Amino acid sequence: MLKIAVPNKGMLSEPAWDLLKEAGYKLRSNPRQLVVEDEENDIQLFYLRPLDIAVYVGSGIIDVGITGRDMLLNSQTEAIEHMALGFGASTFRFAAPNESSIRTVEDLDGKRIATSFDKVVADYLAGRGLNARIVHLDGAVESSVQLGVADAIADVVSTGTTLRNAGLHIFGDPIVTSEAIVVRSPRVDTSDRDLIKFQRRIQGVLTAHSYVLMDYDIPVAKVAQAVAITPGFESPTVSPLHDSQWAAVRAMVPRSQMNTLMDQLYDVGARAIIITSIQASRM
Ligand SMILES: Nc1ncnc2c1ncn2[C@@H]1O[C@H](COP(=O)(O)OP(=O)(O)OP(=O)(O)O)[C@@H](O)[C@H]1O
Ligand SMILES: O=P(O)(O)OC[C@H]1O[C@H](OP(=O)(O)OP(=O)(O)O)[C@H](O)[C@@H]1O
Ligand SMILES: [Mg+2]
Repeated sequence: MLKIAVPNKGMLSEPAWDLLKEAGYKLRSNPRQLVVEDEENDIQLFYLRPLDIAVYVGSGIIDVGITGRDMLLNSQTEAIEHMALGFGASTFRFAAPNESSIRTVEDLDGKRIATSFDKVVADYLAGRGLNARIVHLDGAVESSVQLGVADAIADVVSTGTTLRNAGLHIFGDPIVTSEAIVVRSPRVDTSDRDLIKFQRRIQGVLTAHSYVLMDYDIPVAKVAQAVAITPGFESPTVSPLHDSQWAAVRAMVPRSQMNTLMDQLYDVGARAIIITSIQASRM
């Protein structure tokens, strides 16, 4: 039975729940439930604090979990990044007040930096031979400079709205480029059957979201040209039509490219080009 940890709150929680639901797993029925026994799918689902997930997975108590890459890096645990999930994108960055003299990472030497991710910041500064005092805060880090406990911050940035509202500007390169990831315990081998089954289900959902099914009719003489535009996963389906001069083609294409591909196919001579969303997939 695979033990899976999922965030019980925070920015990653709802997309993570949706992902597991789409993958066919049973979710909790009330917000006070901490564990779900899903016998049909042979898993146990543990609802845990986002920051704690890497701790449980790293110690081998729980097999896999959904967390953020930044949280994994900060955790100082042995949990291993297993697969990226493509949501919860953020960067972890330094910022200082717009009027501050701190404009570069080097300017942080001897200063106070407020953050929730102490380890990530300490490693980054140590790597550059800089000395700064890290002030640990659990959240709302953007308020710390105005309130006087720090000179600069290191925090998660998504749209940048929170920083702007706090009168802070970003400086330096991103410390971490993060997104939601699946972490795996060091005790679970990549060949573990339960892990592979879980991974295939999750990958199936991600593929269903990022690909669409494209159907079109094309003159037989142009099939090779069209198929080169939509090569599909293995190979596209080409079926004969009642009019022997024409064929029908069906292929999976990346959702992000579908409009460009339709333009290209139309130019080659394809007609009746139709896009259908994929409900579920197992690749
Ligand atoms: N605005 C955001 N947009 C996208 N991802 C975000 C955003 N804020 C945080 N994250 C990501 O979500 C993950 C969890 O952070 P979040 O702030 O939601 O947890 P939290 O509720 O503060 O955790 P805890 O209560 O355990 O401290 C992190 O990996 C972070 O990078
Ligand atoms: O760039 P933005 O789109 O404005 O998002 C970034 C903000 O979102 C997160 O805060 P969260 O809501 O998790 O609160 P927290 O500070 O208590 O963690 C993060 O810590 C930033 O404060
Ligand atoms: Mg937060």
